[in-house]
Amino acid sequence: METAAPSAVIVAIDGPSGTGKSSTSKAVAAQLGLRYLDTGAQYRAITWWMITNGVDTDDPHAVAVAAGKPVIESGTDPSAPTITVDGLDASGPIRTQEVTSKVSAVSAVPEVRTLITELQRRIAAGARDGIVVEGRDIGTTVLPDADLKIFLTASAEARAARRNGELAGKEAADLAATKEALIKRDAADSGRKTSPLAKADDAVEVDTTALTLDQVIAHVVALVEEKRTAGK
Ligand SMILES: Nc1ncnc2c1ncn2[C@@H]1O[C@H](COP(=O)(O)OP(=O)(O)OP(=O)(O)O)[C@@H](O)[C@H]1O
Ligand SMILES: Nc1ccn([C@@H]2O[C@H](COP(=O)(O)O)[C@@H](O)[C@H]2O)c(=O)n1
Repeated sequence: METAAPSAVIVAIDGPSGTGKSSTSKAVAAQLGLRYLDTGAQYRAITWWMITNGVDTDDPHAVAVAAGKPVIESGTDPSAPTITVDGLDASGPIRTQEVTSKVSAVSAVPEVRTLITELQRRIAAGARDGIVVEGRDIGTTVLPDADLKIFLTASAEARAARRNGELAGKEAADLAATKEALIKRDAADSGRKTSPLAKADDAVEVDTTALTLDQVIAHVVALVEEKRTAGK
C-alpha cells in the first residue's frame, strides 16, 4: 500500500443522515484530486453480511462474535466508489430498507467499530494525495488529527424532502414517515456509547438547509484550499 505524501490533505466530513455528506464528499474529492471513503457503506456492508449469514442483528454478543469474519473492501475513486464483502459487489444490497433499519444496531457494537475504524485508518494512511472521509465519528474518533473537519447539518424537513426526491419515479414515499425514520436513526447513532455521531470541537459546522448542493461543495472546496494555502 502507498503511504500519504507530506502534502496530503485529510478531510473529515460528519453529520446526521441526509445532510449531504456523500454527495459533497465525492464532488469535493473529485475536484481536488483526493480519494473518497464512504464509511457508512462499510457499516452497511457488515450489516448485510450479518443478515445474509443469519446473525441476529439485535443480539450484540452474536454480532461481536461474527464481526471479524467478513472481508470488507472499499474502492476510493470518487468517480466510481466501490464496496465488496468477501469479494462480492455489495453496492446494491447495502441500500435496501432492511439494511438501513438494522445498521444502527450493528454499528453500535464496540467490536464492529474497532475493526471498521482500523480499516478506515489504514485506507486513509494509504491515500498518497489525501482523502475525504465521511461518516459520523471521523472527526471525533477515526481521524482526530484530520487537517479539516466539517460537520454538515440540515433541518429534518429538508433532509426528508431530499430523501423522498431520490425516490421520484420509484415508489411514492410518505414525507412524514421518511422524516420519522431518519430522526430515529440519528437518535440511535447519537445515543450509542461507543463513538456516537457528534461534532468534533474543532469542526466547522455548515447548515445546508438553505444551500444548494453546488453551494455546499464550493464552500467546502474553499475551506480545503484555505488550509492548503496556509500549509495545513
Ligand atoms: N444542499 C443540498 N440541497 C439539495 N439536495 C441535496 C443537498 N445535499 C444533498 N442533497 C441530496 O440529498 C440526498 C441525500 O444526500 P447524501 O446521500 O449526500 O446525504 P448523506 O448525508 O450522505 O446521507 P446518509 O448519511 O443517509 O448516507 C441526495 O439525493 C442528494 O443529492
Ligand atoms: N462513521 C460512521 C458511518 C456510519 N455509521 C453507521 O452506518 C449507518 C449508515 O450510514 P450512511 O451514511 O450510509 O447512512 C449510520 O446510520 C450509522 O449507524 C457509523 O456508525 N459511523
